[in-house]
Amino acid sequence: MRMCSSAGADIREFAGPLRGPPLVPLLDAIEAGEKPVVAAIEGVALGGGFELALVCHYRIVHFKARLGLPEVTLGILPAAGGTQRLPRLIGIPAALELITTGRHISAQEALKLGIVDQVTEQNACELAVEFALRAVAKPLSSRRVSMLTTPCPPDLDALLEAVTMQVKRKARGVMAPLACIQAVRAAATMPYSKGIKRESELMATLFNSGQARALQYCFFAQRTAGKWTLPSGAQWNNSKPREIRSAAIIGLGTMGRGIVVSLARVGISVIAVESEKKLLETGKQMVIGMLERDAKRRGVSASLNLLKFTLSLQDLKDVDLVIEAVFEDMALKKRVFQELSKVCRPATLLCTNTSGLDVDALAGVTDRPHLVVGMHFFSPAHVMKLLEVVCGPRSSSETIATAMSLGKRMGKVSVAVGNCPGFVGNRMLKPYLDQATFLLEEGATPEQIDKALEDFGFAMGVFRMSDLAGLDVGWRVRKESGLIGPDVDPKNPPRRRQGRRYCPIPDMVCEQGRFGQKTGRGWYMYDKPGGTNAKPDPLIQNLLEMYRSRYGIQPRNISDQEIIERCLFALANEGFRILEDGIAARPEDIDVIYLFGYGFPRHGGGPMFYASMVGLERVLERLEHYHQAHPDVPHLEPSPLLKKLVACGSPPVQKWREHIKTMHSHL
Ligand SMILES: CC/C=C\CC(=O)SCCNC(=O)CCNC(=O)[C@H](O)C(C)(C)COP(=O)(O)OP(=O)(O)OC[C@H]1O[C@@H](n2cnc3c(N)ncnc32)[C@H](O)[C@@H]1OP(=O)(O)O
Repeated sequence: MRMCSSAGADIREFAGPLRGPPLVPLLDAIEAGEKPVVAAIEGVALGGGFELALVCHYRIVHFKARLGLPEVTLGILPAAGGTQRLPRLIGIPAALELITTGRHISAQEALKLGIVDQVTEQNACELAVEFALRAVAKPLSSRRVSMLTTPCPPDLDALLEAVTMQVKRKARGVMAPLACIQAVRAAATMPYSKGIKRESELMATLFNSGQARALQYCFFAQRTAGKWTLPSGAQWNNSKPREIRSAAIIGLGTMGRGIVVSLARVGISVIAVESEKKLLETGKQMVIGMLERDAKRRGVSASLNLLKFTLSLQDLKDVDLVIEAVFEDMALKKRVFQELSKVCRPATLLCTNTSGLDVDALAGVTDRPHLVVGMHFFSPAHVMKLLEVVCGPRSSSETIATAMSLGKRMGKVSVAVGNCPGFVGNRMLKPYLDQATFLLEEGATPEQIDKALEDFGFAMGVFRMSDLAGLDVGWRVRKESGLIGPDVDPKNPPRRRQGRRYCPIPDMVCEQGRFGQKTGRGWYMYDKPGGTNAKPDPLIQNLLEMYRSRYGIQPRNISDQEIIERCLFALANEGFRILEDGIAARPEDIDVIYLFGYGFPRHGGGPMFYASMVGLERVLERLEHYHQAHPDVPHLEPSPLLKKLVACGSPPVQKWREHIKTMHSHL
């Protein structure tokens, strides 16, 4: 049997009833046949493709092939016998690991695990034919995997319990890995005929679940995000990116260091610039350490020869692209861009890593506004997968194509977004953070809010995330935007700014020098500065009590449901406004940003998909309810697009674009 490449079932078909003959009897019949069947695998054998290979009597694999059972990542399980045959072939621990993670493995690893019989650098099909001819005379009974006894460790229950705990810790609230464990248990404790029935029952609990819908949506959303398009007609498949061989990074703070590592490890020469000798030396040592650790982990040699460190911008005159990663200060950034205009050759692309400042204002101080684009990395930049590519009104299609393609080369999930304060991710964060602090005023605690969000599936609750990111950054932004400090009108009521509700608690926390993990104190307390073990702090509890009594606020019991609704519906509501404003082209782009940059749980699909799953009508009704209760919070006022979609019968996410297309695009 020649399997050039099989990515398994067509995932799009899972949205409707499955068609075609049932797979399991077909696969059982192949395995039971009297003629030897040899699978020749090239490319990939994933999901159903791998399950087909497992019923063959022998498996020959090209050395570049990859195999795996990724169903769990789609919210389902391998239900064509995969959970019953793989444990029989390679034992419970290895099968559990592969099935519960959905990890793809190389041909070499498959050989080591005993999944395949031979790995070849030649034509796998020709070798398989030779193999079949030699196998004709041999008995097949030991080659029928479903007939094998599952090699079972003596402490099976303890092992399954440990894996269950691990899965629950890693993927809180996710159903599919737990169902996979139960199916593998059946392979260990039941004959194949019963195990396959158990596999099918477990699949039935997952197949139509909201989690499966969300995870399958994420698979396609991630691929859709790369397909950017501009109102001019320029798009991902008709705009040629430039080849980038050399780059420069300005600023060796946390972001700059991560960007240097991301570039060097994909073979791009990097010149790193700092303004002072001491900062340069510290940055250099840290980058070298990060690259060496990264290379060790990947089993390759560190590409230190690609690096150059300098104090002089003059050294950048020949690079293909520059990424500025200096302090988040517009005046400073403008000076850097003016200087770059002078020293870099006219064709050099100038990028900024700003997390929310006006990219077009920076373009305006250069001699080449069409070659300026935002490349907003997320911290730590060598780890986080998200890259927002911020298209200014004057960025050329070639510039955007180059930034998107460079992101892909660095292994990032790149999303093209328009230029507005905070772009997509940080603009949406504001109403989300605001709701969390308003809930504090009204009676909740940081740990209660975080627990509700973490139970929902967020990697980290909003307060733990803020402590990790550093509270001083937002404090500085609030000072600069006149929300605190001498510019505030003294006639302003204390909990109002710029005509709307304002919560000063985050400022009070910062005034105490509590900047989060780095200072050992923030919304939580930590063992030491830089510690990561967050513990509730009675001082924060006192601060909240004093604050409420000062302003005469009677604390009330706040339910987890209210926390989730107010935080997440406010988040999605801003997403609708971003779509109206043409800052993101599609809801999928927003969801991908939240999945890869902000720890939104994949099994929730992202804020926009989640809103559609809850039901747009319900989201609208809850936002109206909360806005009525808090009329001084404009973010809770339902957006016109949300209302329009509800009026149109709440179409699925994939169809929202049809209702936005007449609106103006900033991409
Ligand atoms: C009874 C049920 C029986 C079996 C269950 C299953 O088999 S479930 C399916 C299990 N298979 C997978 O999860 C594989 C998913 N695909 C991948 O991991 C990657 O696409 C792959 C195959 C490794 C290739 O990666 P590459 O980076 O080369 O390409 P890309 O991901 O961009 O994909 C190219 C286009 O193909 C579409 N696609 C890939 N796999 C599937 C699939 N199984 N079903 C439907 N579509 C698939 C992908 O969306 C891309 O399409 P595009 O229109 O270009 O966006």
